[in-house]
Amino acid sequence: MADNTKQAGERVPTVIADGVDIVYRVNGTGAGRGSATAALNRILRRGRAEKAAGVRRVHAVRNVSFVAHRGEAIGLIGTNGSGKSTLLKAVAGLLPVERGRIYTDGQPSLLGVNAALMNDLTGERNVHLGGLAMGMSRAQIKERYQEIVDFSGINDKGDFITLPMRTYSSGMAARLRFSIAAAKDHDVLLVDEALATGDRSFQKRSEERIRELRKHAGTVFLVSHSNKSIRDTCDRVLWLERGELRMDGPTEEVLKEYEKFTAAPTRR
Ligand SMILES: Nc1ncnc2c1ncn2[C@@H]1O[C@H](COP(=O)(O)OP(=O)(O)OP(=O)(O)O)[C@@H](O)[C@H]1O
Repeated sequence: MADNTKQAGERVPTVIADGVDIVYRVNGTGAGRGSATAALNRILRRGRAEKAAGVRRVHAVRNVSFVAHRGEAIGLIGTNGSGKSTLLKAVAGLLPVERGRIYTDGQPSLLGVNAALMNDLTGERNVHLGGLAMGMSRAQIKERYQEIVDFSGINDKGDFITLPMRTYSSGMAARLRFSIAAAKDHDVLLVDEALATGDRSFQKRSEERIRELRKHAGTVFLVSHSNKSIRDTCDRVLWLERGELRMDGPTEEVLKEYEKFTAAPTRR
């Protein structure tokens, strides 16, 4: 009998989100906020009466389901506060889900503008530490070091790589973060607005690198407010609005609807 589950060219799932809800809890919104009694109350009443204890719930993602496959580059779009970064963090395993499940193949890496590099250490040290944190060996880092520095362009205007990160402009720091993260072939790479921070020529290089990463069989998620970046990089788009998945489909189809939505004067 034919085995229908293993056809040639079968698409391999890398991330599965199944009915995902994500809720933030914000402390200190009730009466007596910040006081020791309020804090004690929160501990004692935990779970039973969050509201009475001054805990506000922010329901950031609601019942979102999708399946991402190997080789796909998926854009996440939506107006401010629609839940894009929250969803990305949950896929990276940095936020718990309230309901539903997220399954991933391999360890997803979140590459955000806020990725933790040490401000007091030099760019050079950060390249080494960042590489180690991603699971690269010392030998691998040594081998890739020059490539990372060249890609970042940090040394184009002088020997900045041997200066502490705090002396870098925000664009330079973002470029170094992206370069470190992009040095490794990731199973699932999550990019949050990183492309928007560099200048145009760096954005071009990053887009190229994302395309390369895709070729190496990974899956890339890109959160961006630049429809152009999404068009240039992604073949599929998830559109979130108020935490709900409004559309999931080919880039052009989804962007067409999204552009109509954002152009309308009374969209909320
Ligand atoms: N740490 C937090 N605590 C409480 N609420 C939060 C927290 N982070 C985000 N939120 C809320 O969750 C919702 C979704 O935020 P999120 O940052 O995921 O949106 P976004 O689509 O990435 O927005 P933007 O395009 O502005 O970056 C918003 O209502 C926001 O206020």
